[in-house]
Amino acid sequence: MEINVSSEFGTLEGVILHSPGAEVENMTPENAQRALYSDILNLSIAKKEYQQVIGVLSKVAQTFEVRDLLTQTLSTPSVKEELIRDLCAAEKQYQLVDELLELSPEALSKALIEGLPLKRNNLTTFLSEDRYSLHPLFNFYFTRDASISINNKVLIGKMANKVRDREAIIMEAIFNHSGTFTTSTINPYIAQDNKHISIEGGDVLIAREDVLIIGNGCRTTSQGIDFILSRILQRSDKSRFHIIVQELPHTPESFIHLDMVFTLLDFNKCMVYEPIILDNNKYQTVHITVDNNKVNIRAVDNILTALHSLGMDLEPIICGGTKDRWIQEREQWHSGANFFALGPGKVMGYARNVYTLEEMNKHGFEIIKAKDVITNHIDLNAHHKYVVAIDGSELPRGGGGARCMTMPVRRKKINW
Ligand SMILES: NC(=O)NCCC[C@H](N)C(=O)O
Repeated sequence: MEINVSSEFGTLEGVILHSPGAEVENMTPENAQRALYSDILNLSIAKKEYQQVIGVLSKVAQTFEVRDLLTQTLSTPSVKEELIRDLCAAEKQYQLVDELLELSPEALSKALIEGLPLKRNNLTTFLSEDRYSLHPLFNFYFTRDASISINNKVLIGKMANKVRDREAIIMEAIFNHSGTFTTSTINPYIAQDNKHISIEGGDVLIAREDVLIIGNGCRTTSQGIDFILSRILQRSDKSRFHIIVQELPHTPESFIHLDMVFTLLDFNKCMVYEPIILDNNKYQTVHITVDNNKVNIRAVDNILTALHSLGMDLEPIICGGTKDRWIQEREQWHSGANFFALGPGKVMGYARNVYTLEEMNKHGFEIIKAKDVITNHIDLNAHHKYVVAIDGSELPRGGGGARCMTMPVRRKKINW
């Protein structure tokens, strides 16, 4: 499949997913925070809920599972060896190389995702409180963050927390070596001074072929955005390009990424968490224009005014509804603003955020239950503007919603 994502809501053709496995339960209340969770999860419920995501998406697009892609990638011995060496170097676990080399592609893929139990074969490991020499990838079901499709390229995430670094290394290997995708990858590690660079996919929205909207907060640094800017300046094509930057609060953790407070739903509709995106506050919005290799940077009122100046007029739909600030806060906390588009005006989100869904309904979105789609009671092709509502009691405890759990690799081009 040729990678091509030039908007947030062009009709979806391909998407990378990861069904949560044992990794999400391999933590305790004490170390959940280190895993970047605000709570511990129940796997059997999380799995059922995620089945709804897969069930709906596989009706409309080609779905790829990270586990399968990784196993496929590892089936080439030279790639397997290189990946093992890279991962062991990144995690300073050089002593594991031989043990990992002996595993089959399937077993290695499982160990890299679910974790490799620590062998207590010397005093240090015997006394260690850790259970794993390679920790489980607790957050991999948020496939959005570790790699980012931008037009026909894939930008590899540079994760803000070490606990997610392996995800980015795996995704780079998948794009370069699984044989499934045609693309070229860009890894921010190539930047000379990359110490302060971090970029995560939840912060990067592709509004149009020539417009990115990027969150600048605890996961994506200004240096990360400057790296993207430097790459845009290196293009041989000198056409105009825009980056709209939205500063984000660093706490609480529900504001980790831009897609937790702002998502695009349709040509003329977006979902906003009002206090951050529309209200007067200290979080700046900055419009960067690159024109014929010249950079112009200016502060603007908000994302919507910046998009308006580029010919994109968007009506905001308010997360949590317009009436009660507490309800807005509660629904934003549970990823109420985090929608994933299957096509223009066709989105997916959590059923639990009832006030947000009611607000969308007032704006013409039909509310469709994921179960009805999966059991063929509802044919999505017969509907034009809708939210598919998925169950989410466990999944949001990991810290994200439908957009966070999906990594689109191909969407149909929009005729603007
Ligand atoms: N795009 C997103 O907002 N992803 C959610 C990631 C949640 C995960 N627990 C994290 O803290 O990285």
